[in-house]
Amino acid sequence: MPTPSHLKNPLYFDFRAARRVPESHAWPGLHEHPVVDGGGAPGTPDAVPVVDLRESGAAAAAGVARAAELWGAFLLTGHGVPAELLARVEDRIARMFALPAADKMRAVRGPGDACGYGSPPISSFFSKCMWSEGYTFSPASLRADLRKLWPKAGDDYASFCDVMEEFHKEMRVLAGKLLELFLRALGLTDEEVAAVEEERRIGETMTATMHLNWYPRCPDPRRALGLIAHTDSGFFTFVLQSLVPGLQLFRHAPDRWVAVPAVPGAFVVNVGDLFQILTNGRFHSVYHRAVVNRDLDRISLGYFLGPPPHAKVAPLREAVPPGRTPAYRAVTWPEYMGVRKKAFTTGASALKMVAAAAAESDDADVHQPLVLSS
Ligand SMILES: C=C1C[C@]23C[C@@]1(O)CC[C@H]2[C@@]12CCC[C@@](C)(C(=O)O1)[C@H]2[C@@H]3C(=O)O
Ligand SMILES: O=C(O)CCC(=O)C(=O)O
Ligand SMILES: [Fe+2]
Repeated sequence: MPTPSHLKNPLYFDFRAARRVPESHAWPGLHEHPVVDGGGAPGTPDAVPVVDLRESGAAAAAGVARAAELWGAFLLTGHGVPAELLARVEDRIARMFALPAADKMRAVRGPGDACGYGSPPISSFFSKCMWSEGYTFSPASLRADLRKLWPKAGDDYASFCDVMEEFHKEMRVLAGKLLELFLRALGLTDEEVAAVEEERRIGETMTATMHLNWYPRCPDPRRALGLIAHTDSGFFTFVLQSLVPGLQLFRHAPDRWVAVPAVPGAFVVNVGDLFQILTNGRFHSVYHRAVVNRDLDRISLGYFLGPPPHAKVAPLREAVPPGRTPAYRAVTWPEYMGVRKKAFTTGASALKMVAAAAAESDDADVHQPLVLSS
């Protein structure tokens, strides 16, 4: 019998059939640091901070400031995105990942493509494979992309697109609100927040990318890794994790992984590298990873916000202390990804690579947080 074409694809690995974790998927050094529970009582040292958007603006801004300075992440509750929409989103994602391998392989991300099926871009820097599959798409223009997964369109295609568009509409509004709250958390008044937006149009021009993750249950979860430790590169990310926990945040002194509790209906918000740059290092990006589970599949969704590709991101004038020079030079998102690629191959820190050069950049470049030139 001829081998089905998708089985010849080197990207294809049949997680369901695996009875053990092969060497190709076994990661060394996974247990170098202890894992602690992040679901303790609020205020205890390892409890992941929670920001409730139903709180007063000032209280929420203070919570965001604390969390973004100390953790680079927090759980977001009271955000107003309906729980029933989140349930439909998760249901549609699960159905998508349950498509036959041949269908998923048809939508594989090509080299250099931003969107498509398969391991996320970061996987190309590692020789080991992750215990997951992913799908990346732009929610603002998903219908054409999604035809690769559902060439004949049909009900599942239509429902997936409808639900993701509805979700994107809600999330884009929430992202705008959260950006304002982050700026308030930096100490800007409402008027200053409005003036920054008037001048720089950060909220208006922010773009969204969605990346869906499927972490199949794994016969030997201590040897495998769902998603390699990384920082998100953009401004900030909303992560929706199913009720199966797996996301861990790295914290120093003492070095440890903090397991994020699965709070129904909550998003995890991660600060990304470009937001660390925008806030002149006041808010820092968070190093995080996803682990897998022996008995249960896990699904997560990342809704990534960042600048449009041609916009230069440099520290906000308001975030640089008087008399000091900005800590980072201006970069576009694609330029930063190039720096990060170099950093991965040399073992350096991408943020450090754009930091030291700040003093050498010309002033106009450094002080314009977003220069939109088309
Ligand atoms: C907008 C994006 C952020 C991301 C690269 C991408 O173009 C789409 C996928 C995102 C993701 C998800 C998994 C981890 C990550 C590091 C990766 O390889 O792909 C992030 C990227 C990122 O934040 O840089
Ligand atoms: O699966 C998760 O919880 C984390 C996902 C993530 O970090 C990402 O997609 O960038
Ligand atoms: Fe991430």
